[in-house]
Amino acid sequence: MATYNLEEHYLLPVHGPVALATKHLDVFYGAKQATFDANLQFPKNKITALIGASGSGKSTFLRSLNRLNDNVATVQGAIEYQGLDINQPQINVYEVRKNIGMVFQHPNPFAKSIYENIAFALRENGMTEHIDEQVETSLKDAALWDEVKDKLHQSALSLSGGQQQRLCIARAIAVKPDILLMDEPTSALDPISSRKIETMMQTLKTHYTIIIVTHNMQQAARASDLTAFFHLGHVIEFNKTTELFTNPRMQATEAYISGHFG
Ligand SMILES: Nc1ncnc2c1ncn2[C@@H]1O[C@H](COP(=O)(O)OP(=O)(O)OP(=O)(O)O)[C@@H](O)[C@H]1O
Repeated sequence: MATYNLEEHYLLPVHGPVALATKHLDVFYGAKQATFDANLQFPKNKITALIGASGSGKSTFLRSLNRLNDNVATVQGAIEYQGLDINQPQINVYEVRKNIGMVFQHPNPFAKSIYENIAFALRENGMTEHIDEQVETSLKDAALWDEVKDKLHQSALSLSGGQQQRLCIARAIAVKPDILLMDEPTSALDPISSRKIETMMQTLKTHYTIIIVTHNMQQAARASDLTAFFHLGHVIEFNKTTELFTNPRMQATEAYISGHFG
């Protein structure tokens, strides 16, 4: 096992363009610090999994990336996106969230029709034309179209949990973000629905950069290209997923992935 060497562990494990990067990201809830000096780079068109025990700071970190912690926590450090530090106060958070979308743990469709869930998001983002086409494309990209094409005007709440989550993914991608943040998107779903979302993620990554928090080690191993391991608020290991799972460098990573804690 290697010694604790931050520089080594933060090196980007793959070559290629970076979609988003954090520099020295610290997050505090009042006096309590939840994330410490997180330096991560997320390669474009890759899926990066954030893993770690409960309370290790994964969701806190993820939610900071599109400024969802603005009114909840103090976020210090830089979040670099397209040459800007989007953690600066003057940055328009609505623009940030248009480019960096979020899918939550529990599906949260609007109490509107399937069609309107997406059309509403499009109109909110200033789109006025080709709404029907965009609704169809988003539902197809989220692997839901075939199941709902004959009932687009039924309530979204009539869908199963797995379908609702795919609708939320369709809604998030309809506005064509660059980056999709997913906070345990399948933890409330059955295994078949979860696998559908994992399969869909492999298609989505050709257009999007995906960052996913997951407690499911099989899911991280199957679905992600890269994995960052969070431990007590620190990112202590970041590597290609195959490497991290077969040859973890840190004792704590090995203990976690082999089920010894968490
Ligand atoms: N809104 C909040 N107010 C105060 N403390 C919080 C808040 N949200 C999270 N925390 C604390 O911050 C720390 C990190 O929590 P976080 O939810 O980011 O961890 P996590 O790794 O995502 O955990 P889990 O896997 O259980 O979701 C924990 O100690 C948690 O109690």
